[in-house]
Amino acid sequence: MKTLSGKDLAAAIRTQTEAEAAAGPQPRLAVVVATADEASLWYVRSIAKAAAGVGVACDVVDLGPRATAEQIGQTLSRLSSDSNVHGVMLQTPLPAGASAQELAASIDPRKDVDGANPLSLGRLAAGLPAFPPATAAAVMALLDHYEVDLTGRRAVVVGRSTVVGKPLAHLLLDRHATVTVSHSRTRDLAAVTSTADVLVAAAGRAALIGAGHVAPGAVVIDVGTNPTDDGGLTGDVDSGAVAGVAGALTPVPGGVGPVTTALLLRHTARAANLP
Ligand SMILES: NC(=O)C1=CN([C@@H]2O[C@H](COP(=O)(O)OP(=O)(O)OC[C@H]3O[C@@H](n4cnc5c(N)ncnc54)[C@H](OP(=O)(O)O)[C@@H]3O)[C@@H](O)[C@H]2O)C=CC1
Ligand SMILES: Nc1nc(=O)c2c([nH]1)NC[C@@H]1CN(c3ccc(C(=O)N[C@@H](CCC(=O)O)C(=O)O)cc3)C=[N+]21
Repeated sequence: MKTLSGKDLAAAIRTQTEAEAAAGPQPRLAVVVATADEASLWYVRSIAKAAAGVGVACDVVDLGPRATAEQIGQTLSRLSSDSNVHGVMLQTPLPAGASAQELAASIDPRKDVDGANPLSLGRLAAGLPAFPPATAAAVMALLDHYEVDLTGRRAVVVGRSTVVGKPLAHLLLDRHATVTVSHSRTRDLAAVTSTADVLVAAAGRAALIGAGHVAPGAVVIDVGTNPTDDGGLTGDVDSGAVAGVAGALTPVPGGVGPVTTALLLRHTARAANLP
């Protein structure tokens, strides 16, 4: 089985982004945070660090876990009308009572570098230019980097969230895959996932995908990032079991994650260079 690392691809994207960022006014990304969730805060720190490395300015606007939907909405509107800010991202999870879907409508679509505004998802579905969520874009970038053929192939996505499953289904359809989206109510998940030439696991459940879920030779992309008891990170795929069946698998860590962060910054540099 081939291991599809995302590290070299992420480094190549960062190098390109550094050049794009240097070509015009310095791109500036604002990340709005209203959570105490450790995994989420880790991601924010890694964005800030990667941004510094490629010449993208990054402002973390931390409203704290007690922020109200109104405060978050006002912050997103203010950043959207600030001409010094080119990219705006709202980190999830959010405090109870605040809906990421509703609040993201306050992000200017031209600055919506994590494809969260419903308009961005709609444009993506309609085949119009828009920033896809960085994670969905990272899955496609990995498939392209490793020259995985999609035309006419069966792709199965496990998970239907707005951040991963739904936008990814559209991106795969655009590339002429035959796409099935499965979720927690899917009956006999293993029977569905076993039809996949390309299987994408984005459920957020450790070891959900075992050997019985994978067709021999399938390409498996593991989006899951589940914290382990020892402070590490594990995917949605039981990699030990699947290694004997799959043709290729992305590791966690070191797979989709680093590419996601790199693409978020690329989107920011492109947003800064929009006419
Ligand atoms: N590496 C990266 O860059 C990123 C990683 N992630 C990770 O990806 C995972 C998914 O994230 P996200 O989409 O935001 O999560 P959500 O919790 O929003 O969505 C999870 C989806 O998986 C489905 N699901 C849950 N349990 C099962 C099951 N037992 N069988 C089949 N489907 C199931 C849910 O179904 P239903 O709709 O029926 O509830 C839902 O559609 C998480 O581990 C997250 O941390 C997320 C973003 C970026
Ligand atoms: N609006 C929104 N968009 C997101 O994309 C989003 C979000 N909210 N909330 C939280 C999740 C989580 N997420 C990760 C991204 C990269 C890594 C990553 O790079 N992880 C490293 C390893 C980290 C380690 O070892 O601890 C890796 O996979 O190699 C992890 C997790 C994005 N998310």
